[in-house]
Amino acid sequence: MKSAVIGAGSWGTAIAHLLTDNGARVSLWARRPQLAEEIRRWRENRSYLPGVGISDKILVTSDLEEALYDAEFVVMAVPSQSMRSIIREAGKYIKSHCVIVNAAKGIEIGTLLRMSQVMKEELPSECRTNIAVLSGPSHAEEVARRLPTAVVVAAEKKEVAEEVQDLFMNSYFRVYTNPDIIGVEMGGALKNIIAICAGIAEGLGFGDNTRAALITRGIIEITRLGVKMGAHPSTFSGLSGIGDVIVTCNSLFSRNRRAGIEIGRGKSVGEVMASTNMVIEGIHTTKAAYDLARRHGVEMPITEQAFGVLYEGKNPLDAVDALMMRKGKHEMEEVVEKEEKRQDLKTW
Ligand SMILES: NC(=O)C1=CN([C@@H]2O[C@H](COP(=O)(O)OP(=O)(O)OC[C@H]3O[C@@H](n4cnc5c(N)ncnc54)[C@H](O)[C@@H]3O)[C@@H](O)[C@H]2O)C=CC1
Ligand SMILES: O=C(CO)COP(=O)(O)O
Repeated sequence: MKSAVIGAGSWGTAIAHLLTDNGARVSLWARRPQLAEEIRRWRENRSYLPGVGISDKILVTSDLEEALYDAEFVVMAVPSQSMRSIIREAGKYIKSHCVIVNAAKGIEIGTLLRMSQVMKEELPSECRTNIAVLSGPSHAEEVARRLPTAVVVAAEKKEVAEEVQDLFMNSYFRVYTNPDIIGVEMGGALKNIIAICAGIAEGLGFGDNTRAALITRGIIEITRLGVKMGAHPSTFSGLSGIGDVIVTCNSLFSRNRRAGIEIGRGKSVGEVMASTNMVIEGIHTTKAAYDLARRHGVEMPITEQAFGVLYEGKNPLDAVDALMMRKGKHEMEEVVEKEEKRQDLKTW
């Protein structure tokens, strides 16, 4: 069974490595011929995943048709804002019975669509029910070093989710299934905003209390938007919700957290973006989520302040003040409003 991994950044490379461990025949597509050539020459992706040997069983190519030839599974691991153009092109070579997995974490700016929605729009109609979403706390650098990791896969059809579960599962990569595509995808995308904010807080010299506050209140506003868009609230207590918020706000590998640290220390967003060849998804997602929150009339104070800092030149310290000095609230406001009849929640 052949799997094609589209995108040779850190995540695509780590996934190709994992699937090869699982005995699959794997191809890895890099957009730039020069990157494909470098990986083939060194059997290592020095630009995006240094220090990890790439098996010579993996076909590394910049030719989409060659990468997708004969593939039964296609894994999309490209930056979210490039998803549409790449899946449109890839769709020409994807067979109708193929399972197509989104591994990217973002929301398309402008259309405000989730990645699986973008894929649905661009793929031929016969492929559209075979789309799955893989998400959860999974830094490429750790997966490629075979460190125990747990993630979640969502799909419209249970069989599709289970096929992907079987494809990816092994002794160091545990995969759960979940029917809630919206929740799994929204959790994976929105956590990057909170990670940038946790980084900013760190760059400003704040401590663990601040990070814990951002993680906890962050998951609440993520849940608020996700539920409004049709997600199940419990998904946000899972791997693609709180799990991914925790890892991204704490890990040294997180590009979003690192970008936030630099911004907190005084660098501009432009400087931070120019200083890396890697994608900082949360910067784009902040804009998309800000627009989505306004469209749906959902209160997202952290995202709103992140938007101010990233897009309107707001001083991060003023953003912190704005968050801290909001009117006092009940911690479980929504729950209380929704479940007014439940006496156990109303203690006074
Ligand atoms: N790195 C990680 O640990 C994880 C990443 N992801 C997600 O996977 C997706 C891909 O991220 P990474 O592999 O980390 O990327 P990366 O930051 O390691 O590398 C970026 C990749 O995108 C390519 N690229 C840059 N501009 C492009 C464009 N305009 N069109 C097409 N390709 C372009 C680069 O050549 C490179 O291959 C993102 O949505 C990310 O959030 C998800 C889970 C884990
Ligand atoms: O999604 C990720 C880990 O689960 C990767 O996060 P970063 O893009 O911040 O590195």
